Amino acid sequence: MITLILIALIASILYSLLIFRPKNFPPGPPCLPLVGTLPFVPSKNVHFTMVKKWINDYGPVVGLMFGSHPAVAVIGAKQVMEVLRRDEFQGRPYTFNAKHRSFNKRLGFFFTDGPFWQEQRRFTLRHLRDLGFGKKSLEGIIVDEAEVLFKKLLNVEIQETMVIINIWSVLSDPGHWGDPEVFRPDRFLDCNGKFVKDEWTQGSGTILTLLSFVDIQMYGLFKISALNVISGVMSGMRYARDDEELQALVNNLDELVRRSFRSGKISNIFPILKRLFPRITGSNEIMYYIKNAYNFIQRKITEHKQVLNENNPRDFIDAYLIEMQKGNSNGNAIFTEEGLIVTCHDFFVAGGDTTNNTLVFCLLYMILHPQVQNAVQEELDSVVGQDRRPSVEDRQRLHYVNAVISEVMRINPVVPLTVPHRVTKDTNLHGYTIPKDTMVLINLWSVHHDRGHWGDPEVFRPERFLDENRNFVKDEWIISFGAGKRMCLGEAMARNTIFLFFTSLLQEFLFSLPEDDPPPQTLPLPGMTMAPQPFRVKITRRI
Ligand code: HEM
Repeated sequence: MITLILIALIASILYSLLIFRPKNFPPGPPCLPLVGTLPFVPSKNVHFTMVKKWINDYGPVVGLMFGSHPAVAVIGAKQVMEVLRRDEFQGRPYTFNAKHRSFNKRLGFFFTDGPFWQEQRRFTLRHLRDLGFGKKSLEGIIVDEAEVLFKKLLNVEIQETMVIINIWSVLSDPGHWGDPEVFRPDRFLDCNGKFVKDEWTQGSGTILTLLSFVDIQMYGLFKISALNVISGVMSGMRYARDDEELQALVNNLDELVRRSFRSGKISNIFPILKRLFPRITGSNEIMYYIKNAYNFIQRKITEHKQVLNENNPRDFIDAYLIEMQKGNSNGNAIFTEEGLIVTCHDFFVAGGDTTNNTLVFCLLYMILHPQVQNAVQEELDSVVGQDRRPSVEDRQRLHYVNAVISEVMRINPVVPLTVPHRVTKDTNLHGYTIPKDTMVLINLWSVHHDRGHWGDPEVFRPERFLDENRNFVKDEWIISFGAGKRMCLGEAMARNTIFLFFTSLLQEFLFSLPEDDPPPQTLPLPGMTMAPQPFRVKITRRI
């Protein structure tokens, strides 16, 4: 009898370790006991694997098992457009990490759905619109940030030009400069790439008339600017580029975005591993970065609470705090301080990296395609000229610029798999049964690289967005910001930031490859978003 009970017990444990695909589930990679299809899901650039292999092996809807959790990958334009529009595909998974990161509640945008998410989204869109999100008043913030970035670039340039001038004067001192005859702007940067003033360069004049240049590391050049624009709208605060608090936020968000995909893959499925082996899953580090960013946001909220004027909301945090007070007085606590922290965090995570990466990709393609850069500058010179900076109003007249930005966003969509979706009820797709709560990975990259639609998707060719009169023509197959109800909340802001930074930079500077540097790779770094690999660029001032 005891033997029988033991056998039954072992059999039931073994059975629970075996993982079965749900009935009529889409085909997919082999499914192993305990881990499901996980070993066959690459941690790096999985969107490529989906397009290069899975769609041929299994079709446009691929069944995956993350441990015992079903998931589907949706590849190809028809199916992608369909799931982005069908209501039951608009949920968000509530994973272990999601719960852990947001005070064990469903808060913010990335991991909420249903009435809570709808109310947050409606409120946020309304107030961001009132605060000038995507409108002219935001333009001022973006233009200021672009000017600050210019000053950083020019500061390095000016100081280096002074050294060149000093070579011809008694101030030239090999003891101080080491190699005063060499043009080496990075002598004015510290180990973090931050500009450091050198008192030995005092006293030279007329330097701005000289043509000079600087080599600079591109990875992350726009992160501070992008976060400052978001912070300006969220909290009314913008920071100096070398502000330590902001630098720390940038680093925290960067680490979070690069590490999340791998860590999430393991610890969402086996939460126990997260507790037993936090080092292997990387979950301690992830929480460390999240908490640092939360502390930053919490400090801003506390400052806002001290001077809150209910009749005069200055920014998003004020508007949210006022809504919180209303909710608390009528017993509806949907707006909470924890919710505000997670919402602001979602904005920083969603907006900083994506905007930066798109801008860096824009410059990367400019140095790989100098003739495209020339054409952009010719158009800028003829439409905007040199006497003023480009403005959002110029957008409709800058046809080639629009084509170039669209082509960069097409060839390298920085969020290639959207934020994961969840199926909110049992449903069907492409003839298969998709059970409620299945996670959905939607491959936007596959739409941007559909050979049938684009002809030569791997080729960088902005002209594909121009008609026979060289007017810009929008293409509905560009879905870098997603589509449907879950579409990016920050689209207007991101588009304006990218347009104004890109055009102002190209109006002022020529970007090229430093001598002896190999051409930069277009293959992205792994992570939740596509980031360009680090590369250097030579920046020449256009006179
Ligand atoms: C080039 C820049 C950007 C790109 C390419 C981008 C792209 C995307 C994509 C693809 C999604 C997911 C859509 C889905 O899950 O179906 C998304 C969601 C989101 N984005 Fe962006 N984004 C950018 C910038 C921004 C900015 C600047 C902000 C805010 C400051 C922002 C805020 C959000 C939020 C809050 C969501 C979640 C929306 C929801 O779940 O309801 N994004 N974005």
